[in-house]
Amino acid sequence: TLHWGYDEHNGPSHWKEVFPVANGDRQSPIDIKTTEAKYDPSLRPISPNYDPTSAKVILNNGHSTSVEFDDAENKSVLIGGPLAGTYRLRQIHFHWGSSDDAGSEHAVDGMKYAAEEPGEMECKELIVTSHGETKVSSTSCGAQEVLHVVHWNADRYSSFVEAARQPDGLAVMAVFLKIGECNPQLKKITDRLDAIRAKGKRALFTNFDPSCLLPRSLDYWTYFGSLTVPPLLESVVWIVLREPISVCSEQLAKFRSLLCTGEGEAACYLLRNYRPPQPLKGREINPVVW
Ligand SMILES: CC[C@H](CNC(=O)c1ccc(S(N)(=O)=O)cc1)c1ccc2[nH]ccc2c1
Ligand SMILES: [Zn+2]
Repeated sequence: TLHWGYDEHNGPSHWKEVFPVANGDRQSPIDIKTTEAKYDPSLRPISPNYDPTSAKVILNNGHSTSVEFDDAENKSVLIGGPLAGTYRLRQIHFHWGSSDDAGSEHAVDGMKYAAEEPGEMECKELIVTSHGETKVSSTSCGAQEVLHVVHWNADRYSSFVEAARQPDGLAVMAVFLKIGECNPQLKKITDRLDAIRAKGKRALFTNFDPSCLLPRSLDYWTYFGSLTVPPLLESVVWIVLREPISVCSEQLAKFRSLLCTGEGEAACYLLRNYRPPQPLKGREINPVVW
């Protein structure tokens, strides 16, 4: 049977052969067309509240690297925004592309990339704030990578795997990473990758608060979608932050040095692990700006 991955023979275009929901009505990621997003005054700020002692381990699962958190109680949670209730932090992970100019999963207005050199992009936009003023702000166009912060609805369900099967079970916050200055907070993660190069490897990773990877502004777009990797379950409330954080080329290169094969197997590098944007199928996207 197909073991899914990101190569020509087992990549995103093949996933529907094993996971028919790949052609479902609320698949992710999507291309966020900012002019079509509909402002919803009932949406509030999101409020991440993480305890650094929840961090447990960093691992390479063969299709990404993730930091796993202790989700046995409400120690690190996300509330507010579009969420009804308390969503518990489960893990964070990354997606990247094989070159510096591709790799983010969600796109914003087609995310026109720079030419080869992802230099400074003119990515300014006029936004109308909730109190009616207009201001210029930098956007995430030209993002090359993304961080996903994964939470599950602990008010209504008793485990992550159960929540992952429910339409309001998961909440994932997406943060764009844009090529620029090296990111000292991200260094804590990229410096550990050489200890988990092979698939299946894991290493202790404690005393880490993922808020240190969030941008200054928590302005976001939100919509109903799915996991972006198999089993592609349609159980995610997506919260896509507008402001990117920075990552430098050398840090991005460390992600690409991870292996999608286990120790002792012929090495294959995890050069890319992003799914392209999927059809919106009539879904509404709500921007939330302060
Ligand atoms: C239910 C699926 C889950 C494995 N997958 C994930 O946790 C996951 C989480 C977030 C995203 S993304 N890119 O959309 O943010 C993609 C996948 C999963 C699957 C089977 C399992 N058996 C025991 C635990 C367990 C967990
Ligand atoms: Zn992801």
